[in-house]
Amino acid sequence: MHSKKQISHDECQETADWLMSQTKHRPQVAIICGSGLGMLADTLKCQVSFAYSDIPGFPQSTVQGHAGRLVFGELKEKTCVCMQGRFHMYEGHSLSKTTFPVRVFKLLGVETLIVTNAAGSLADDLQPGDIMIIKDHVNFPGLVGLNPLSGPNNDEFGPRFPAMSGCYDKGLRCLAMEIAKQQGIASLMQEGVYAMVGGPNFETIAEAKLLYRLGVDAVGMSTAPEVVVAAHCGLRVFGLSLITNKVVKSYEDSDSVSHEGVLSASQLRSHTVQQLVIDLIGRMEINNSKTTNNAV
Ligand SMILES: O=P(O)(O)O[C@H]1O[C@H](CO)[C@@H](O)[C@H]1O
Ligand code: HPA
Repeated sequence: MHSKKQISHDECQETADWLMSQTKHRPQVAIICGSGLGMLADTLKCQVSFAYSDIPGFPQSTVQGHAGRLVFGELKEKTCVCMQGRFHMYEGHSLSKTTFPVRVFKLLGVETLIVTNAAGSLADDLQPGDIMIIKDHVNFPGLVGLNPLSGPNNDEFGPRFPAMSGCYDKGLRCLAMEIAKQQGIASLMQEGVYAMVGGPNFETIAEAKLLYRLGVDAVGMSTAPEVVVAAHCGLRVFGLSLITNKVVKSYEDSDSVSHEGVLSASQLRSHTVQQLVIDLIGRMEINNSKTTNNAV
């Protein structure tokens, strides 16, 4: 399953070429929608969309709340491509397959990747309904070698040993916070550290306590591999976690998390996330290289 075989540059190019032959849209911004957040794609104007099953080389979405459509369109005078549904390692895809769309986006000319996810909170001050701007991540699968960049390096995309400090663009993080203040939602928002675990089971209480002690603010089962691949090929990245639940970290707590609960919580705040992302896209500058002071 976690084959070290990388999908080649040519295979990524074939998919990018196929998409460019099917639509005139040439996206500058790509958005990956987290669980229950797919309606972001519905806001695109002049839409052209493709079922993943029709796109050569694309895997299929198997998770409820991930529709499995790639939507191109215009938003605030920027051309965007939106994944209505992402791929997760626990679905059985290789990490190379999981992150394949990110490299296709690079070949389509995308400069900025926006990743969103649903996540459980560990931080005491992050409540369900809050939005966490991802400042940094802990890639637990990556730390033990389950990394989409494992295997021969694809030099056409990036270096063998890419730096990951500053992989979440500081300029975009500041801009998002400024927009949140203007929209009157700053009280819902803070920056924090996202940790990716392999899933598909939610955390045990002992695992939750461990993550809490490590200083992780929110946990989910996605995003980090996409961001690693995006940073490797030089994309500017912005990430948001919508907090859908508190992670149970006490044996006295009888609460229990479920995917259905995650989906209904994310739907409650989907409009707020949507407005934030729309204004961020509207205000971000394209064609600029990454902001200079990018340290976390
Ligand atoms: O990260 P996204 O795709 O938002 O999904 C999150 O929601 C699912 C669990 O309910 C897991 O897949 C977790 O990663
Ligand atoms: O509590 C969680 N744990 C892991 N992944 C998640 N995705 C949403 N909530 C959670």
